[in-house]
Amino acid sequence: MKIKTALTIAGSDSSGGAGIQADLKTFSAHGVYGMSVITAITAQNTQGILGIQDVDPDIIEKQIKAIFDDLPVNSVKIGMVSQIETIQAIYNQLTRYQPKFIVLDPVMISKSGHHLLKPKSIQTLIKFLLPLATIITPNLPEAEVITQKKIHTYQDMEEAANKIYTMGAKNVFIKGGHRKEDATDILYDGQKFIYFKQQRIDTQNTHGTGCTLSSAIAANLALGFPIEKAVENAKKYITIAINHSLDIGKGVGPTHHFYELYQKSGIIN
Ligand SMILES: Nc1ncnc2c1ncn2[C@@H]1O[C@H](COP(=O)(O)OP(=O)(O)O)[C@@H](O)[C@H]1O
Ligand SMILES: Cc1ncc(COP(=O)(O)O)c(N)n1
Repeated sequence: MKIKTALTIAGSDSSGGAGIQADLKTFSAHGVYGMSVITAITAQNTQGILGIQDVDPDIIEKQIKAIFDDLPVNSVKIGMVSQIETIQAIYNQLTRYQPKFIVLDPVMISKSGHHLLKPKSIQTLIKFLLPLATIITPNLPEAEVITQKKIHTYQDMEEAANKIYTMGAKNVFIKGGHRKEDATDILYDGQKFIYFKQQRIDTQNTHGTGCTLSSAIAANLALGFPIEKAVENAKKYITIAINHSLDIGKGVGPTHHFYELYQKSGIIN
């Protein structure tokens, strides 16, 4: 069988729980060959972020060019994009190479409360990257920022999904990880709302869950699954990863990417 490939365009998390590191672990667990474009380097651990160094936009463009000019790219995932110039660099190159699938995780604020997207960059992300997305995966606070409306109920989640769809994303997946009642997510494809029901798992170790989920969707799209099935598989993957999350570090620990777990679960062959 021919190897499938996926590219993550995201920030580096030195503690390995989120960002580029989580994405590459997720791709590997799916048997997908992973590649990366680093947008920013964070000095980060399970307790918080000590500092952020943005990568020069010119080298961001060159990383994308280096990959697309040489290697096949079956899907792209975009995570932390930090600043306006970074977004423009990504937009310039992705509109040039036009990958088939783009999963956009509109990362804004880390679980530890730090801005990973400068507030003044939000409108640029909405204007340039959102319309390129095959699927966008906001959590509840991100969906509230994008729609400028508070979200409490499933009905609110559906309305937010509908509004973000009209802004240009082809599919919208509103994540319910920040709900108190459950961890149910909703997918909207422009026609129907599909609920991915899930009880909350009682753990504080959810560092990088959004990164892992979006890269699992990208891996499944690269493997050839249609969008609904790709999301269903990814939701199963993140639920297992949280169920086996790791109690390491002094703060919010990371999830676990253990190939054999997913093989046993039947999500991955
Ligand atoms: N405690 C939990 N139990 C079960 N699933 C969870 C839990 N926390 C998050 N999830 C799931 O993890 C995925 C990532 O969601 P979320 O944590 O909202 O993203 P983000 O990391 O972007 O804030 C979603 O599918 C969400 O439902
Ligand atoms: C480099 C990077 N990218 C994304 C996240 C978001 O992950 P989380 O919301 O789980 O903190 C992060 N903490 N660091």
